Amino acid sequence: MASLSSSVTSRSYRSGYLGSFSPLKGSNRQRPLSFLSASPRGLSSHELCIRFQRNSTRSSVFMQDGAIVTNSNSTESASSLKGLKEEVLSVLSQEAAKVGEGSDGQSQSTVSITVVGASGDLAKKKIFPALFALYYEDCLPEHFTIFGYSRSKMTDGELRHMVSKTLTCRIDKRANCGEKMEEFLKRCFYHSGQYDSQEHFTELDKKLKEHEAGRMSNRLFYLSIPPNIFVDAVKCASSSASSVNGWTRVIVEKPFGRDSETSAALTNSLKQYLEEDQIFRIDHYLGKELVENLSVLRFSNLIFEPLWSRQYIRNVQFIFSEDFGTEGRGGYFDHYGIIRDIMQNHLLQILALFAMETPVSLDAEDIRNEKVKVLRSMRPIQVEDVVIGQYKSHTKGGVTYPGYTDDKTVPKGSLTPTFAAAALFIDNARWDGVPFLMKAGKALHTRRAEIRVQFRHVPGNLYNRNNTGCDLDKATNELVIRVQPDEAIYLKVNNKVPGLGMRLDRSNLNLLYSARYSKEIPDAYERLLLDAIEGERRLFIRSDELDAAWSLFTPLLKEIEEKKRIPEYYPYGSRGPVGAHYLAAKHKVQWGDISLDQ
Ligand SMILES: NC(=O)C1=CN([C@@H]2O[C@H](COP(=O)(O)OP(=O)(O)OC[C@H]3O[C@@H](n4cnc5c(N)ncnc54)[C@H](OP(=O)(O)O)[C@@H]3O)[C@@H](O)[C@H]2O)C=CC1
Ligand SMILES: O=C1O[C@H](COP(=O)(O)O)[C@@H](O)[C@H](O)[C@H]1O
Repeated sequence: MASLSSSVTSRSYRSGYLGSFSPLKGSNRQRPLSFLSASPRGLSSHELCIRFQRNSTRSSVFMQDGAIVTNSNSTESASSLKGLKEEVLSVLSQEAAKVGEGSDGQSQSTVSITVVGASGDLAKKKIFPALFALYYEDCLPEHFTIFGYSRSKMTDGELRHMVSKTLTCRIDKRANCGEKMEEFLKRCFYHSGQYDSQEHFTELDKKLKEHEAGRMSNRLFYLSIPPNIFVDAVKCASSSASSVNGWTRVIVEKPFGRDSETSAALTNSLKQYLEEDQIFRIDHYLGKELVENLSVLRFSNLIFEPLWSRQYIRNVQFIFSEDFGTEGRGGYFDHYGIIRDIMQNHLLQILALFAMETPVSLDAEDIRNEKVKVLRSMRPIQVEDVVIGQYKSHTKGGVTYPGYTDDKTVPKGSLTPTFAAAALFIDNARWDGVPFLMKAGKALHTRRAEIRVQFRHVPGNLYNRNNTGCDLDKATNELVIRVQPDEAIYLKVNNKVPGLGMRLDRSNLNLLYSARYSKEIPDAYERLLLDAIEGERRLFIRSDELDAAWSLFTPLLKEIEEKKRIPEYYPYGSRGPVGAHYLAAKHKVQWGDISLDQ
């Protein structure tokens, strides 16, 4: 086995050792393995970690002296492991033949990542730091180059300086951080150009080719620019700077239009230059760790899936709140409002994942098919089932916080909602009659994103008949998936207070991530960038999902905007408009985030 290990080492499949070990499950056996990466990094020379994918499940195996080592709770039988080993070896040798090897023993493919709009807020705040984190974790391919592209005039050195200010290292691996940053920054370059200039993209292409040095080139363009220039940039990138011998992919940031019509127009324009499978529409909430965990929780625990229906679930709540306003982004925000900014994408995507039927497999298309079915089964949203609000100035502790329209970039008298609450329904057999409540707001009292599942009360509950200190019709079980901050999954249960008497209490069975795992949780952008590089589409939005999402919200938005509905004003830093409580009460629901034992 030493020979296999060293031959793979010499091919420098350096990326991809994520340290995870998840043995293949028998149910996934029907489709062939596809190779992702292999790495001896951090392991001794007779050990190797290989990442691969079957359907859309990515797994890793450790091979030690030629044998596959599984963890203690593996369900793989000895004979299936032997089959797996043969399959892994065969995939590795095919991969080696495909990639080829230069005379210097280096692999022949390269990935060039161009951040279009590199001078902007998102690029600085999220994209470059995420790329560095991937580099730091050895997840980027051996040959990669990063280019910043925007109109601002900058030298490579100035871009590196700008990027360096936002880079941080993972808490658990600060050791060689400075060195890694230096190495990373050396791989970053800049090209200044207009977004609609074929000539400037041709210049970029020339520079990319110099860096690619004749290797097979794969190119990823991240459009971190305002939406009105998406199409110009895609047109120029695809006609003047796409790869001639590898893949070309484009990550598109939201907003994907303002309504059904503009979204369809954007999709049609993009498809003049790109195939659907080249377009990666990002919704960064799908890359959040706890959103990823939603399906794992449901489909890998027997105790949840049987309860996941109208029979046991009373209501589901999707709550997003931020404790700051739109300061600095007022110009963008006023054109969209909270319903388009958060509900139509982030919260609706989570809802679709939550409510979908069991997909045939973890394959991207199987999952996205199920999500689309949920979206298409949704009842049109009634305007009476929606509350909108806007924050106003508020003074607290001697500090005055500005109202939404105090921002100079917001038109005076704007009616754009900065808060919305809505009751939605899925008209299918599983969810008939179950209210799915959404609430999203800016400038509220806290920053939080969570999913709350409130279960029905226990029929004929014995403990209701006695004076046990608890109203068990109210104290029902609740499952909370706290997406951020302080990621956690907890289940509220009723239990007996210890002692000789019989009093009941509510407690949390709590999986608090920071207590359970010492490893820092990766940022959503890291996962999504890595997926785009690896061609994994599961966490990106397909065009029919987007159409279905807009079909749901467009009539509502038109009605609110055409009728110039006045938002309910709420003080900066408060819990939002009281109307949200009436809306919940109308559907016999109490928001979980306002109860005393949250
Ligand atoms: N910032 C965030 O937190 C989030 C942003 N997004 C989306 O990501 C994308 C990028 O966001 P963000 O970085 O905040 O955007 P910015 O407004 O910072 O714009 C990015 C860059 O685009 C160029 N640019 C800005 N306005 C124009 C214009 N009118 N015409 C031509 N070029 C322009 C500027 O570069 P230069 O002048 O150098 O060319 C700017 O640095 C947007 O689509 C946004 O909606 C999505 C989620 C969150
Ligand atoms: O897409 C957006 O998301 C951010 C919130 O993202 P988070 O990861 O920090 O929770 C929001 O502030 C912004 O308005 C919106 O466009």
